[in-house]
Amino acid sequence: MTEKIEIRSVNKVFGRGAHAVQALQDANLNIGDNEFITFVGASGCGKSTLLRMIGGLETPTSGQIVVNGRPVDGPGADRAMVFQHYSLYPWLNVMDNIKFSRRLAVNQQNRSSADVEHASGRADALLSLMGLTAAARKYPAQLSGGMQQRVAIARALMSKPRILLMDEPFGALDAQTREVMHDLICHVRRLEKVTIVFVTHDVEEAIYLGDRVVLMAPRPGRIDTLYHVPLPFARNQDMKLAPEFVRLKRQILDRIRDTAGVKTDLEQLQKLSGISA
Ligand SMILES: Nc1ncnc2c1ncn2[C@@H]1O[C@H](COP(=O)(O)OP(=O)(O)OP(=O)(O)O)[C@@H](O)[C@H]1O
Repeated sequence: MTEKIEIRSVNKVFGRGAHAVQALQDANLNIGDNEFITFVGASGCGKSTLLRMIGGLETPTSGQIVVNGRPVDGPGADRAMVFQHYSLYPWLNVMDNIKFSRRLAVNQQNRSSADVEHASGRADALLSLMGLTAAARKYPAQLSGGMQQRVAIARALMSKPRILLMDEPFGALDAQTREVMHDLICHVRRLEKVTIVFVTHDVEEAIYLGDRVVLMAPRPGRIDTLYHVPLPFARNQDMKLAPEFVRLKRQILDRIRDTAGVKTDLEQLQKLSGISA
């Protein structure tokens, strides 16, 4: 496996003294080129912090993140981020939203607008890839959540990043739309040959999408267990019913419960009402 991202003894502490929070403790992980890796874990275990550090939006307190052999010292065009909230520009139509980052780069670098025109071919290809061709002239307010997230993904892919960092990108979508998005993102990964680092709360989503699932644990935030997903490269929805899928899901859910260090809501309720869990 060629290493794309190397996370080396990374620690992250927010705040100081009595208010210090160890968001991440001694994280070590290698992510391969074109790998789809998913992160799950209880709330507050440092998933977003680690993703933001790979993206260069946060700096490790100690340790190092290396991408393609170069230490990360800030955001870069080789890494694009997609968040749960689409943050599209409401005054721009779909096509212009997708081309916006390229337009900005042209302005900043003082180059000619021919660059923007050159980008149109890429924008058209991405519209088609994301099933957005018919919606090219629509505005974000006219689109469903799923469609808006497709636009956000197309916009992230515009600069041909080699790494896509996704922080609960489908967290706000309904179950059916999520399934469609899962198959779409697998297709994007195959066509664009992009490495994907994906944070989610949803264990089923993590297994369905991932080549490997990284389970993180809280207080302090840390990498707990790595699971290889025993499914073929090309996924389909029926695989969610396969015994190996169900077994892995159970295993991961149990481990999340153990590492979270709190009883489940049901257990709490049973305790409160005097029934033993
Ligand atoms: N900017 C910040 N300032 C202070 N503390 C922070 C900051 N960002 C994150 N934290 C803390 O760091 C810890 C890890 O947060 P992080 O958001 O990375 O966890 P997470 O696993 O993504 O959580 P969730 O699943 O709830 O989104 C938490 O205790 C959080 O409160």
